[in-house]
Amino acid sequence: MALGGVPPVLMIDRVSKSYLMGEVTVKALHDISLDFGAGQLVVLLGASGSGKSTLLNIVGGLDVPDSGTVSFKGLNINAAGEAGLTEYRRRSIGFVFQFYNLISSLSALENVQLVTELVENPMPAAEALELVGLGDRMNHFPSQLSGGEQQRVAIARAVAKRPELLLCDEPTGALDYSTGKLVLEVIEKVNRELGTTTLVITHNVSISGMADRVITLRSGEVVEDRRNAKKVSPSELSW
Ligand SMILES: Nc1ncnc2c1ncn2[C@@H]1O[C@H](COP(=O)(O)OP(=O)(O)OP(=O)(O)O)[C@@H](O)[C@H]1O
Repeated sequence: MALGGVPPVLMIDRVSKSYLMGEVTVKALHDISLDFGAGQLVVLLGASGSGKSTLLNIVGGLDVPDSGTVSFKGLNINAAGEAGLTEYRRRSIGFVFQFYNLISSLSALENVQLVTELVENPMPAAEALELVGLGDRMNHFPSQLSGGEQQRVAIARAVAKRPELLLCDEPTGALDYSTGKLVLEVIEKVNRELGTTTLVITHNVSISGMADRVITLRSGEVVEDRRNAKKVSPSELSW
């Protein structure tokens, strides 16, 4: 579905997830099945509480489904055990969150190096920072960088591992309009230049214009899954 002839790299098969809140059970995801093609840039849309973060966290191995499976390149990540899951998160996944989670006492370069020390064959930290347009800010500390620049450091940190999947949860949620667009341009560039399969969560419908494919969730279910006939550069998006 909606792969456009690209072989699937990530397969979500009948995934459900509920949370027990006191006596109330909240169904966060209900019977979700989706395949993702290698290199796709996918925007995951939905109102608050529709299940977007739950789905991204399960795909990224931060949470586990109650039922169903997530397979990455043929590996069932839920059957991989704790060590296997850690390895999957470490090697294959780059996360970008709404808040940047940088270490304030380390420079931009050192924040990225922390991660490159954990994996084999990383991209040099300086190269990752060049990629996100921060070649001239490497030695700045987070407090000396704008919100958008800090988010670009977070993206550099995520991509320096050369992850096969880049998972972005509301990456522009804390940023103003023009800074948010700059960050989206960086995400689009990473997808285009490195071919990293990318999932971007947003509740902003306008952002979906930059995607190959747009999936809409409502109350834990997929209500729309469509390909964009024409992708728009983030610089041309407006909201
Ligand atoms: N750890 C948790 N414990 C209890 N309930 C949770 C937990 N995580 C998510 N939920 C509930 O599951 C539902 C889906 O939440 P989720 O965070 O996936 O939605 P979302 O679409 O990402 O929302 P938002 O855009 O506000 O981040 C919500 O009703 C939420 O309250």
